[in-house]
Amino acid sequence: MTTGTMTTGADGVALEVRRLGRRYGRKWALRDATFRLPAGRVCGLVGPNGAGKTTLLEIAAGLRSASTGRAEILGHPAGSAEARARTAFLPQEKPLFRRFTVAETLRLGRELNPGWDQRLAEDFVRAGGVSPTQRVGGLSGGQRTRLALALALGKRPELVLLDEPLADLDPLARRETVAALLGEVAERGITVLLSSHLVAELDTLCDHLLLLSRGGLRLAGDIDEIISVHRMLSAPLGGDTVPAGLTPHTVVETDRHGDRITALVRPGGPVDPGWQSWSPTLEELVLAYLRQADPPPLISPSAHVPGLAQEVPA
Ligand SMILES: Nc1ncnc2c1ncn2[C@@H]1O[C@H](COP(=O)(O)OP(=O)(O)OP(=O)(O)O)[C@@H](O)[C@H]1O
Repeated sequence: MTTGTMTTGADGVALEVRRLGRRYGRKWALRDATFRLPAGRVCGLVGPNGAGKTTLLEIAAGLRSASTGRAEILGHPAGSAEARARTAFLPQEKPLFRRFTVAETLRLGRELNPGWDQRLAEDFVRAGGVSPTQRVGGLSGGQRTRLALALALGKRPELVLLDEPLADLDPLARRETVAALLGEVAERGITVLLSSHLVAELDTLCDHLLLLSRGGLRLAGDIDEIISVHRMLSAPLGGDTVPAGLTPHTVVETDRHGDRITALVRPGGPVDPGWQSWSPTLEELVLAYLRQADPPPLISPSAHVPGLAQEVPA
């Protein structure tokens, strides 16, 4: 998603975090995260329950302070008036008043946001078959999501942060809502960061990925870039614990099935001709990283912050 006409940060970076960490008591919810999200991307934020996704989104939205490091939205500190004005955040529990009608909800959006686009918000709900006179309490889950997204988009943000926006939608409603959202996003050049557990649907939605695990950043970058540096390898299993054919590579996961071993690797040299080799799907790759307690981190060039080592804490 690189089209669009929106202004962006001086160097085209929507979100940059450096050494960002957040601790609750003695427990780190997010640790030493350093990455860039280029403007115009639709970025999936994935990780197991408790990985730190909501914490990251809330810090970016300016709703939570960081314990270490910093986050910048389009060159402005997260939480500053400039950053808030350019960001819309939709939390997991959609903040809608059940007694309000759809029209009253949009009126509130208009009153709270100086740059409000009433036409955009109205068109977005109407296209979802939602009438302005309906009460929020009587809307289906899908219709409520559409109204909440209309509130977010009506603000005319440059960065939209969505915390599991699609979780309560059936597959059909999900597809329609996603198509509507992506249409607006592409037309306006908006950057989106959305957390999701729907790994199988990531590649229809996103062109960029962040993967968190136990508070640490494990993958960051454009999806094409990430896929291109991984291979699936498979060979008959010899006697060795780690077959010699794998030793030049960074091994993310191995899986033994009968007399074969299959591995997801980041090649560190030529692949042994005795091994079958193919490109992983995004779903295979993400699931392999999620299954590991401590997968080897990868920050691809598109997500790299110049001048900072991109380590992940042990
Ligand atoms: N207000 C809080 N007080 C104490 N601990 C918290 C608080 N908020 C989050 N945590 C802890 O921080 C860690 C990260 O939580 P977070 O909600 O960011 O994860 P998540 O990846 O969004 O999880 P999920 O997929 O379940 O929504 C968890 O261990 C969680 O229990």
